[in-house]
Amino acid sequence: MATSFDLGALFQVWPSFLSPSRPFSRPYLSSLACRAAASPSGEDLEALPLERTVVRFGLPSKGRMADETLSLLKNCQLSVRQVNPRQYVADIPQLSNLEVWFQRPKDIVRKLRSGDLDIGIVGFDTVSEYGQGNEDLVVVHDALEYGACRLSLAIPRYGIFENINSVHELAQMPQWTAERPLRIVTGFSYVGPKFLKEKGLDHVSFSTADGALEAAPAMGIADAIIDLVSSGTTLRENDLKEIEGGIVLESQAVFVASRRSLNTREGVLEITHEILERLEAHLRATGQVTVVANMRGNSAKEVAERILNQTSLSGLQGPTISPVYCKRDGKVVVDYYAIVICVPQKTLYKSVQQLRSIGGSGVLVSDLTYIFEEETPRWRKLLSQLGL
Ligand SMILES: Nc1ncnc2c1ncn2[C@@H]1O[C@H](COP(=O)(O)OP(=O)(O)OP(=O)(O)O)[C@@H](O)[C@H]1O
Ligand SMILES: O=P(O)(O)OC[C@H]1O[C@H](OP(=O)(O)OP(=O)(O)O)[C@H](O)[C@@H]1O
Repeated sequence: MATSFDLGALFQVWPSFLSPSRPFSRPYLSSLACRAAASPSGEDLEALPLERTVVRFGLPSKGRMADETLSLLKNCQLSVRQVNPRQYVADIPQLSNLEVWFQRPKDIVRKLRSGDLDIGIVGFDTVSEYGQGNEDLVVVHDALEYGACRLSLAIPRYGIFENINSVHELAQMPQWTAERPLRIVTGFSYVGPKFLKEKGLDHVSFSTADGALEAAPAMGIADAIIDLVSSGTTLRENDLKEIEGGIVLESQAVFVASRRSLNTREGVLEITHEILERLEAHLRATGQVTVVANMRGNSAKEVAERILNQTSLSGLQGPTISPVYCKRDGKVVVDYYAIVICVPQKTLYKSVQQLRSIGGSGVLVSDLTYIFEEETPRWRKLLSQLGL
């Protein structure tokens, strides 16, 4: 069952015009792509399907990532409108000239590579595995804050592995020879072998399986596994352990794009910018609340000084302070100032206590939807990656 991998030939990405016919008659489908130059491996594609004018966004069709991806977009006011759950094409009314295509995560990466999608959301593990270091894939947002897991090497807790606690110790075991290599089962047949090669393990063989990998050592099929871990429960329940130096990669959901699409397809850069800005603004606002309070004071500056002396009240940049006008004895006077600050939800109560201790009253707290910055560092980075 064990095979050694020919990494380059593991995956084939077929151009769309060779795939079985699709229902192009639907009115919202873009015009049929016409490819100028394509190789079956998808590696040497230089031209994009030129006639397609609509931008295509790939989202996970099912599995762990699907629901959270939709709810993230919804929270960014980019709700996906899908006529029914079995339909694989949808749209986002907020973004014109965009089609959403629901695909399995690995197919999103393959289709970004082949030019059949322009942008997508998947796990970083999937980008690494199916992107295979392809320079056309650009990670636009690397931390969408869900789908967190790590790809790890795990070995049995028992038998010859009982006292093995690091990759270094594993590599030093005399058992592994050319005739009897360390047998690893993994669904990650690109990044898995690459990782162990970089770690200097010589006598290793790999086999693939799609699920329930944790059973393989106990069944005698493999010595170790490379698989995704999040809570660690599945490893523990199957008497396996992670070891020092054995994390292949850390993963979470990412927003990814095709460099060629960004560079050449009209509208992709603009839509990517808008999605990135909304994602960043929403994620920045997550866990922050706005606090509004009134505070007695002689001047805005004096109130500001009182606030800035409190560690939990400094806000994102500093407090916004405005005079509260009222009329006394026929004159307009200012006794109070209204202050507005953003504070982390986690420290909200501490912030409220500090506010009260310096004279704050009538404290109002509300959720934040977005925090937009002047220009996002990720956008600047993307432009520089594209040479723009
Ligand atoms: N504990 C976990 N195990 C597996 N994947 C996880 C875990 N935690 C987060 N993830 C993320 O979810 C993704 C798996 O999603 P999904 O179940 O849709 O994929 P899949 O099983 O690879 O899909 P397919 O059924 O098409 O092979 C992973 O690629 C990873 O990014
Ligand atoms: O660390 P944990 O929280 O226990 O999660 C890890 C498990 O989750 C995934 O399997 P999944 O449930 O997706 O089933 P599969 O193995 O059939 O893909 C992964 O392949 C591990 O088996």
